[in-house]
Amino acid sequence: MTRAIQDYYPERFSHCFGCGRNNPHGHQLKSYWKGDETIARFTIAPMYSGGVPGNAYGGMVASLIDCHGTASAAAFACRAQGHELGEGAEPVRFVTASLTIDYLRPTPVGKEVTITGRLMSLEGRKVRVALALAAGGTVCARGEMLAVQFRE
Ligand SMILES: CCCCC/C=C\C/C=C\C/C=C\C/C=C\CCCC(=O)SCCNC(=O)CCNC(=O)[C@H](O)C(C)(C)COP(=O)(O)OP(=O)(O)OC[C@H]1O[C@@H](n2cnc3c(N)ncnc32)[C@H](O)[C@@H]1OP(=O)(O)O
Repeated sequence: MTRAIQDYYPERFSHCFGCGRNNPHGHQLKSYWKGDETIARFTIAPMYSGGVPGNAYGGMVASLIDCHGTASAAAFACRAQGHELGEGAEPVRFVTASLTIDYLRPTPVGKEVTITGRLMSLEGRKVRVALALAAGGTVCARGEMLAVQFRE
């Protein structure tokens, strides 16, 4: 899959600070399928320091996990409905209802990190996603999200 999950969001919902392709001031995170899971890659700029030189601000870590989580929820829900993003109807859209983060190790700035998402459960409008952010093979943070399908 060459198009990112966020590239399927409708124009009017593409201004998210973390992942909106139409927000020139944002991070423009891109998430992709990787088998049954999802993955995003990102390099945190040094300006997002958490105060300790070389380490990222926790809100930045949460922001990446948040956006990757909602994108993953949309992709998991779409596949569960029997089609892929871009096929058929406009993709379902999710917002974060709950997000917990465990900060396990400092997250480096200036070095590529990967964020992965795994489907935990899907029940009606609710999708639970397990998330992990890793640098150089070391998991720095884990997250758990409840994403709820947005009511039109
Ligand atoms: C706030 C949205 C603004 C408009 C956005 C419009 C569209 C957005 C669409 C796409 C977005 C596209 C791109 C953006 C991508 C990524 C963004 C990154 C992620 C974010 O940055 S996103 C912003 C932060 N996010 C919010 O700003 C959410 C504020 N919030 C609400 O808008 C409502 O709260 C909502 C919609 C979540 C639910 O409201 P609702 O009325 O639709 O549904 P309801 O309350 O019935 O909940 C249904 C079932 O979820 C359970 N449930 C709900 N909340 C729970 C919780 N916290 N813990 C445990 N269970 C919970 C209930 O218990 C029930 O469960 P059950 O069905 O089993 O009874």
